[in-house]
Amino acid sequence: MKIALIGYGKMGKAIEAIATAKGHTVIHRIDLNNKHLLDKEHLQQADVAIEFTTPETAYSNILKCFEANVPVVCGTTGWLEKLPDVKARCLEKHQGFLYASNFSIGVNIFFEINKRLAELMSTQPQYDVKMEEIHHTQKKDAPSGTAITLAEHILDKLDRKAGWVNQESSQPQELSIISKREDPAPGTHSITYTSAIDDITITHTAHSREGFAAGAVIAAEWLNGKKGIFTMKDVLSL
Ligand SMILES: NC(=O)C1=CN([C@@H]2O[C@H](COP(=O)(O)OP(=O)(O)OC[C@H]3O[C@@H](n4cnc5c(N)ncnc54)[C@H](OP(=O)(O)O)[C@@H]3O)[C@@H](O)[C@H]2O)C=CC1
Ligand SMILES: O=C(O)C1=N[C@H](C(=O)O)C[C@H](O)C1
Repeated sequence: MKIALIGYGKMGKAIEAIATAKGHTVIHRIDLNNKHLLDKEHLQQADVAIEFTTPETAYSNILKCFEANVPVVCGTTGWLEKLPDVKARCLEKHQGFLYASNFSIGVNIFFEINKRLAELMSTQPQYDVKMEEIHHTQKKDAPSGTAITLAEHILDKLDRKAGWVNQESSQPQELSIISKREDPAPGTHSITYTSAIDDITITHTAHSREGFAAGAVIAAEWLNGKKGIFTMKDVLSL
């Protein structure tokens, strides 16, 4: 498979190592120094594009892939207000698009555990819930995309929470997400339910970026040749 890497930073490089070891060919490594490669002529040489850049640039990069008729796997976080527009354009232009706030298999299993725990807690109002996420100091967005996904899943199930806030909160209807930035932290997410009697905490800790990168390559292999809008749930049949 011929891959265009849009974003050649920490994730782009981790993805290249795994894709190459699996026998794929990275034909473009695009960063701020060679943005001219984001044109139709160059992008259409790839079977699939993998986009890990910045919250400010992901949207326009994805649209460029649609113009070039190249399916795109996107892992960039912090731009989700534009997701409905991207989905509409994907369908309108009959393109392939796969987004995940987290590509690691472990986190995608953790998503399912979080949903089930929230479902069980929906009938146990004596428990309050809060979330903590810890990432490296270079991370641009807060809360993490993964934390937002986890929060959305909790809000879906727990009527007593009306929305999330990215700070400590004493309002019972607010789901508090605490973001911590310290190095090297590749990504830790914890959800804690607390009652007067006991606590239940579930935690996912990434030991490196390998899981995110390996998942992104699996997603690209799966998306190659497909049209439509997908997530890691489709890839992993969860
Ligand atoms: N979904 C998931 O599983 C994961 C998602 N992420 C997300 O992925 C994103 C990238 O993370 P990470 O690799 O750590 O970040 P880095 O800062 O290490 O890399 C970002 C890269 O994007 C490049 N870039 C910036 N603007 C453009 C542009 N307009 N066109 C092309 N390339 C551009 C930068 O270029 P230059 O070097 O020249 O500045 C750099 O190479 C973040 O949003 C992060 O939250 C991270 C890990 C896992
Ligand atoms: O920026 C990162 O590093 C990460 N970003 C993703 C997120 O925002 O959830 C995924 C992972 O936690 C690492």
